[in-house]
Amino acid sequence: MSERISVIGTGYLGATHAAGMAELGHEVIGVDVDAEKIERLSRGEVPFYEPGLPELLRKHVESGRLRFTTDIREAAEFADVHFIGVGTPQLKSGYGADMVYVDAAIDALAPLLTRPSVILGKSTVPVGTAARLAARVRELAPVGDDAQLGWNPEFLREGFAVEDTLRPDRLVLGVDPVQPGRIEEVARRVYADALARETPIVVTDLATAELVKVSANAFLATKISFINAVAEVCDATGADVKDLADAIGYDDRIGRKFLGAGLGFGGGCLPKDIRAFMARAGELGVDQALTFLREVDAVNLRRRQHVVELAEREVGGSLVGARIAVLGAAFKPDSDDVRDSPALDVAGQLHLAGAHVRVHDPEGMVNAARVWPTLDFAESPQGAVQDADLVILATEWRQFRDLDPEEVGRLVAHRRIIDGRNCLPAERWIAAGWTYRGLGRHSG
Ligand SMILES: NC(=O)c1ccc[n+]([C@@H]2O[C@H](COP(=O)([O-])OP(=O)(O)OC[C@H]3O[C@@H](n4cnc5c(N)ncnc54)[C@H](O)[C@@H]3O)[C@@H](O)[C@H]2O)c1
Ligand SMILES: O=c1ccn([C@@H]2O[C@H](COP(=O)(O)OP(=O)(O)O[C@H]3O[C@H](CO)[C@@H](O)[C@H](O)[C@H]3O)[C@@H](O)[C@H]2O)c(=O)[nH]1
Repeated sequence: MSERISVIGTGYLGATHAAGMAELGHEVIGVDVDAEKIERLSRGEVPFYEPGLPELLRKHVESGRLRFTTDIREAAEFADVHFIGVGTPQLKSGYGADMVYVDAAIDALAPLLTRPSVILGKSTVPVGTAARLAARVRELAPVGDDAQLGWNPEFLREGFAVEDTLRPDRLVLGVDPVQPGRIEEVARRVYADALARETPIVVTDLATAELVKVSANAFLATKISFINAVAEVCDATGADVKDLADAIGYDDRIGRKFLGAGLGFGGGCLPKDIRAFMARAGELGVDQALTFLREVDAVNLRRRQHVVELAEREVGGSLVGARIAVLGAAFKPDSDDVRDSPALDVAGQLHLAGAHVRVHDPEGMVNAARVWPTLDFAESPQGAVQDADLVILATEWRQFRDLDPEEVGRLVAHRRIIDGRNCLPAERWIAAGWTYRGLGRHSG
């Protein structure tokens, strides 16, 4: 059955969710305060890089099943189900999440709700937010208790966002057990397609739903920092972290995923979510419960520093004047997102230390140049490595993994490479005369 849906906030999450909901057969309106973004989306253009999304969005904009507006009144008039997907970035003044966008979205929408409506929060928020917002909605909405709010956290990964939206591996729905209202019934209709495929759904209270999201990200971050901490020990002993990760990963209880040692995690989610989780635990008086996340964060940031120091050693002790090619600016492949990107951070630190840094990223250069306008950007990997004293692979795009060490070798001044993602076939590079440095790996 087709529902009338609005998605408020049309960034990485919201634009994908809006197109995904249209693909599932619903009538969708996307709302954002960014007029330029809305103009592009209305033309069927995706304002960021996400594989598969342009085709999906265009198809549904053209069919008329998906449209976009800056006017939230249109959304309130049109839709009965409203998803909230606005940003919750780290506060400038601390570790907590900045809730101004979520609060503004609710304060704009709720007073316009004149008929029974369900609001489903998708943004990642500190535990306790949903209960506060549910009360606020009841207070502001002309329909009062018939405007109901639940929390439906999102688990999509950038680069796989379409697939994760259309075929999630689980659904989580938080409802107020005292006033459950129609939320579950409406959510089950919206997600009928996934539920028909027996996708697991966990229906729980609001606080648990909020905590599921940050716990999942904290667990993933911890897994990455665990293997990176072990990589530090590998470096000190000559052991190989990749073989080690394979070996422990064969144990089903551990699993090989997210044991990729390297430059560590970045992006618009994992770093800020673990910090916001710690900040919230502090507010709740249980800060000790999550002090280990401080270490997770510290191990992660050390990776970037380690690569800068390794680069310094590789070029003979001083970065001043060294020509360094950084392959990668996005925080991960198949994304143009440079938020808290380890690759861009390393490039920026090398630049500040006096190196001549040239960066190439297949999709992330426009965003990267906004953050670091003084960096030098090349239009191709070949352009970036020309005459380089050192090459650093910082984001494991396929284009970089497939580079031919012989061909690249003819362009550089010195055949030295740091594989910041442990993703290159080391033997081939070593056989082609390169000094190869992995992170926590046997080095050539
Ligand atoms: N990016 C992801 O992969 C992902 C995955 C799961 C969860 N999340 C969570 O989803 C939320 C959004 O993340 P994102 O990466 O899409 O952020 P984003 O910055 O790409 O998008 C947020 C959008 O909200 C808009 N906005 C801000 N205030 C608004 C308002 N009052 N009304 C309407 N629109 C408004 C902004 O203009 C922007 O377009 C965050 O809480 C994030 O933690 C993100
Ligand atoms: O073994 C690994 C796996 C990942 N990473 C890094 O970790 C970061 C995050 O990667 P990933 O989790 O794939 O990307 P996101 O798109 O940020 O997705 C995470 O954050 C989203 C927003 O909350 C959640 O919805 C997703 O479930 C969660 O995986 C990236 O910098 C990766 O390079 C590693 O260093 N080693």
